[in-house]
Amino acid sequence: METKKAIISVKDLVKKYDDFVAVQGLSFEVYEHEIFGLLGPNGAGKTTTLEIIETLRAKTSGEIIVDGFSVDKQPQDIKQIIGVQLQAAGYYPNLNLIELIELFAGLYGANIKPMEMLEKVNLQDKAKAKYKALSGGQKQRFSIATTLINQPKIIFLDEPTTGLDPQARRNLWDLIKEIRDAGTTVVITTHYMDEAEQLCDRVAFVERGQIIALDTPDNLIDQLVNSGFERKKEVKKANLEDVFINLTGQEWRE
Ligand SMILES: Nc1ncnc2c1ncn2[C@@H]1O[C@H](COP(=O)(O)OP(=O)(O)OP(=O)(O)O)[C@@H](O)[C@H]1O
Repeated sequence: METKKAIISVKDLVKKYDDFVAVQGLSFEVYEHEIFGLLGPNGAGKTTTLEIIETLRAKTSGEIIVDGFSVDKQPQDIKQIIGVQLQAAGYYPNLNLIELIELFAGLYGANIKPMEMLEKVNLQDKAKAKYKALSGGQKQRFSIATTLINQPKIIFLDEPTTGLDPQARRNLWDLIKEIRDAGTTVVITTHYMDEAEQLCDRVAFVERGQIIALDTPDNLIDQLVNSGFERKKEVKKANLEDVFINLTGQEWRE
């Protein structure tokens, strides 16, 4: 990666829920134009951390700067330059995709062409469909399109490929890489390590509210191998997912 300018800077972030310390002094930076992954077990504090950066949740202490704006002093400025995936429940059931995009654009005061947004995520053929009529992969692509409506500098995706089949996941990886290549910084959480390895430029492992490792996937794997780690079983040249893709093809399905 050539440019290493931090677009998000988190310093000593602490979040307590009553006596329970969910985030225990996290510090990290996200660089401009990278896909940054927050990984870790259930309950590690990933969503809490993301929601504090997104200005949706109050922190207990620490300092967060997003593109030069402070979460304490300039949350409205941060909201203008980020895109956050909404939960499905937020979509009006009787509107079609074009109408939903128009609605969100109106809320943001964004001047965009709805069809162009749908083309970005390969949903132009579904412009007149209702959200509930979409497949799982299409729903995820639509919700990613909604994060792009205000032409944000950073988008946040919380487990975007959970529940998708292998083709739909790979298609979504391509889409997320395209979004990064077009200049948007992407912050993602995932429980799939193959996804993090394929997709993320850098990853941070969070465990009990603390960062226990942060680097490129390649460096983290090399460090483990250099420490003498070896897989117990000899790895085959393909896995069952390769068989799936080989049998069913790579094209868009839904
Ligand atoms: N509103 C809340 N009140 C009390 N405790 C909470 C609240 N929200 C989260 N927690 C607790 O904080 C901890 C971190 O939760 P968080 O959702 O941030 O984890 P996560 O890493 O995103 O997990 P997952 O991978 O399951 O999404 C958990 O122990 C959770 O139970």
